Amino acid sequence: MPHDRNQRRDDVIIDVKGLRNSFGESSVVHDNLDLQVRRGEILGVVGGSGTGKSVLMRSIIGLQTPDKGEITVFGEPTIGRDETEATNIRKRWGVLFQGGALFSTLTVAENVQVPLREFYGTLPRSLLDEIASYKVVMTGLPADAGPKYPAELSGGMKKRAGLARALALDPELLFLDEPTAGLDPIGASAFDELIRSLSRTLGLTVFLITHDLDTLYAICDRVAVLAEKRVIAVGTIDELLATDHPWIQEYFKGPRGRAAASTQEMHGAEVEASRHPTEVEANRTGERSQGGQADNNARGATHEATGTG
Ligand SMILES: Nc1ncnc2c1ncn2[C@@H]1O[C@H](COP(=O)(O)OP(=O)(O)OP(=O)(O)O)[C@@H](O)[C@H]1O
Repeated sequence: MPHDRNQRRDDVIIDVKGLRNSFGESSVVHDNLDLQVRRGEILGVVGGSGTGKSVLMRSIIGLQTPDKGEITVFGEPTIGRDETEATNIRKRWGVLFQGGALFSTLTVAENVQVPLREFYGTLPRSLLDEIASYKVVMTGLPADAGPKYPAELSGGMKKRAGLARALALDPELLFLDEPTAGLDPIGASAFDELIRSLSRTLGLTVFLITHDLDTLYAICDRVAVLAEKRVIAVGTIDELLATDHPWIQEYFKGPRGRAAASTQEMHGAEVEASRHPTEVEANRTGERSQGGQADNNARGATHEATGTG
């Protein structure tokens, strides 16, 4: 069921204050890290390899106990809660881990049913099957994907199956760790669109870790940048570009960043043109189909350059 879209968009859904995480004395990953995620936004989280994006996500969802700091989700503290309280909070979010993390011995439908069984115990078989079928179709998988095993699916289908499982409990909040890694450019674009459309229709808040600049440009409302053990900046891409931090400048203004920006510009022009059909008719000279090709090429170039697939 869609969540209440009338609630204030500036409500803070995730609030991280003064977070410190370390693995041994010499390996401090986060120090005094602050971050707020607002209701209904898609927040992209970027940073160099090893800057602690996944550890941050694990801290928020309670899989990593920080040395210091406070984390609240939906206004509830998540650290140090008893099992029942923690479970009640966990029910309200879904997680797509890096690589999908499907159980290889379970079918897609059974994978989707895992959180339902975990959080609601025994449910009638017919209800479990009905919910699984609904989630499978919702994520754009063919209806006959339910009885298939992960090994029988393409990379893109595995991601969708992982997303179907993350959506099993009708979450308000979705955590996605590098969802487009390993997908070809067209598959990655389609997955971006799926996330955006689910987020809009279901009123989801999305915490999205990515190395994919196209994803940032295409679907993120704001982007948080991890560096120097903390979030050094958070804002729209334009706001980030206005900062003078060297890593941010290099990231967004380097060749990959420029390719992603021009892809997005092309998309913007196409969307604009589609709003003015008469002009489109007048200009129908094949430019758009060339634009579409360039679009895919840009994403391909970006992926090639980043090595993120
Ligand atoms: N369980 C662990 N034990 C020891 N060190 C860990 C553990 N988990 C993470 N680390 C270390 O914490 C640092 C941050 O890891 P993390 O996976 O969060 O980085 P990341 O920003 O997500 O990187 P990438 O973009 O490469 O996925 C790394 O140096 C990693 O080796």
